[in-house]
Amino acid sequence: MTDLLAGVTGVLVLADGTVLQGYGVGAVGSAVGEVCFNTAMTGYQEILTDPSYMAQIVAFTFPHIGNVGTNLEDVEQVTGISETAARGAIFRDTPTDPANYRSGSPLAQWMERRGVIALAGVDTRALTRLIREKGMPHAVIAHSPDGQFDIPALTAQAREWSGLVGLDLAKDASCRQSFVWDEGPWDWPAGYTRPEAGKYEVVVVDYGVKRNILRSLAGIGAKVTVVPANTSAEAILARKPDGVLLSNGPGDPAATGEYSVPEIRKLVDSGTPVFGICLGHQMLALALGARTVKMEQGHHGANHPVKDLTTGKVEIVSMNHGFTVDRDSLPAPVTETHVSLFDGTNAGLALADRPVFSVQHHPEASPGPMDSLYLFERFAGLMDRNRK
Ligand SMILES: NC(=O)CC[C@H](N)C(=O)O
Repeated sequence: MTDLLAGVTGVLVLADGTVLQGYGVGAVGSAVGEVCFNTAMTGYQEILTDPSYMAQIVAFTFPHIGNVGTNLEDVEQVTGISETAARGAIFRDTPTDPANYRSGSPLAQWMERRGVIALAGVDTRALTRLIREKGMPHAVIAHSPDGQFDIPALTAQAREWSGLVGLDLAKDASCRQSFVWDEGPWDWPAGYTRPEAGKYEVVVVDYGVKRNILRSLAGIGAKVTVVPANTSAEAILARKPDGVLLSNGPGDPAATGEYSVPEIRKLVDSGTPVFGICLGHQMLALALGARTVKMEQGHHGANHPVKDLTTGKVEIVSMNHGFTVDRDSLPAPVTETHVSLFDGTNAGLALADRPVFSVQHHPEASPGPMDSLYLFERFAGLMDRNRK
């Protein structure tokens, strides 16, 4: 039996029985998920609304989270349902009152409204070290204002959770109906732009797409049509797109199965330019005959160095993935185009004989540096060449 300290209103209970005690913030209740750490110093609102974090609890290594509050604009998920984003958050410090002209409401209230449970006042360095040494644990995060927690029951819940391996979440994060997107990148001080569309017709296959991917496509002059994850290749090609983007998304790429991989293979064979991002990269790799595997600690942050092997340039990028493409499984004529300089894992691929490429990182940033925005231009270049 774990004795909790006086005043504890939040806990993180790991499957191995470890209990981290602190203050509950945001929504009251409990949620099970995989705990990862994110090293971004800004962009907590974009992170918590990124659908790729579904079934995950994000521990922020940066100690001051919440300082700039929240607003209605910095939301990444398109669907707007909080279950299709991060389940919980862990902070070193309790969020302070916001100080920013864009803030509409404090982080704690925003999380409460969205049903996001958070825990503050814990040693996030120790938790990060634990993840680095033992991998991302299954855990339950719980917030109870009266300090009552059934620790054995929460431990059992964490232990019994089957985890992300084999879990298909992309179909849940996807939109249900196709729609057209016309908002462009953010530009200070006016805000989001409305670029002229029509230079390219791009179909985005939505596995849990981030808004800034759609905005970045609008930014290259594309008319963007977003279609549900289970849309057939035939239906996509019937729209006569100049290019197809395979989006980011949550869960295990290998579990998406029939509705994605065979359809992606058909898109590749059609000769249409294809650009994959994160989950889209992993599923494209599967469609090309490669393998994906679960990582120990994953990559989650806005400061990851990646090398573009085609130019020799190093870019600092936004990363958010817990699965990776096994480079040794890449069959010819697939070439590796990018590599993570943190651990040497694969970060990009291209086909030698088709206008097809993908990256593991997030060129749309949000949050993070803009170093990789050139990849949208590379996609535009493929679409230009393919037309000729
Ligand atoms: N951001 C993403 O698209 C994440 C892809 C996949 N769910 C992973 O964890 O690796």
